[in-house]
Amino acid sequence: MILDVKKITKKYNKLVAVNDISLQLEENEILGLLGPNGAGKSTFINMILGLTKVDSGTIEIFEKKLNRIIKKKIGYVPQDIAVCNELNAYDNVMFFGKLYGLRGDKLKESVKKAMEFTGLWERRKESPKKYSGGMKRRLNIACAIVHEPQLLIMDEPTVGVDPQSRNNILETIKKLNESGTTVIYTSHYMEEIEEICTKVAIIDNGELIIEGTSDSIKNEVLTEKLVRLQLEDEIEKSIELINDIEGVISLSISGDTVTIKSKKEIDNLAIIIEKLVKANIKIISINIEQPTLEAAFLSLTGKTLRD
Ligand SMILES: Nc1ncnc2c1ncn2[C@@H]1O[C@H](COP(=O)(O)OP(=O)(O)OP(=O)(O)O)[C@@H](O)[C@H]1O
Repeated sequence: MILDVKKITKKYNKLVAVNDISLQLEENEILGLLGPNGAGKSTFINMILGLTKVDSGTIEIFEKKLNRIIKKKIGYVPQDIAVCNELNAYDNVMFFGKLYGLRGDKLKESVKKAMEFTGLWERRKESPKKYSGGMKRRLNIACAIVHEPQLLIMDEPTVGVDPQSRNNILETIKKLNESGTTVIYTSHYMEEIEEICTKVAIIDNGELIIEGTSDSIKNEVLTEKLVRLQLEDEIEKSIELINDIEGVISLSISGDTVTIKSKKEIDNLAIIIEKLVKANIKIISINIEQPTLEAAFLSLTGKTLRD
């Protein structure tokens, strides 16, 4: 077990930023903490890191309370970029390596590895002042991984970055995970979380609403499925035909397209198509909407992530 959080709570005066959250994390997972602005994600990870005091509850990392030895096994990428503009990029990573006790050849090798990992080695001699926002974020990550932490905690590492840097950051996380690093990662970008996380925890208003794999959350929460049929004509007639088919919950029309909402567990698409074909109604296209974490979040909280 890498992380064992039991019933932690944090209040700022009357505001409950984190409310009674328990969460476990096994080795080699990528945990995505997903929630809208102000949900309590940063407060949660700051408590794990010992940066914010816990009001109640307990946290164990590597089966121990946080101490100096444990801290050396953790890497932290803060939400706000924390690099020094007076040093070039290479010296920034060097500085962090030294802070973690690396010296000599080991330090040089580790700095090179971290900068290659984040795609910055070729531009190591430049000042971070000359870097794009995305490159600064990657430098922030290089500083956090130079000591090869077993647990890497990242607070919204892809906020405001260009697509190229975002892909690089996601690839870096995947590669680190493949080489044995456990990762905790906060975001409100649903697609990223779906793409890279082995485990997802949805937080809203300081509470852990649901946790599991992306698929298990979608399966558990979403009880409906949507199919869109684009028809050549006879839309009204198609509604009459489909309305009574088993599993159909509701139908709506937009232009030449009928949207059919059905119960997830009932397989009725073949029957719908058969009925339309028999009635000589031509189907131009069929679109089956894939369930998303965004839809699961909406169903759980009644709001979108960007609300
Ligand atoms: N130091 C503080 N003092 C008072 N209130 C705080 C403090 N830090 C956070 N909060 C409040 O606690 C709540 C949770 O904030 P937190 O930063 O943990 O959310 P978040 O999910 O990380 O949001 P974001 O995605 O915007 O970073 C918010 O209402 C925030 O205003």
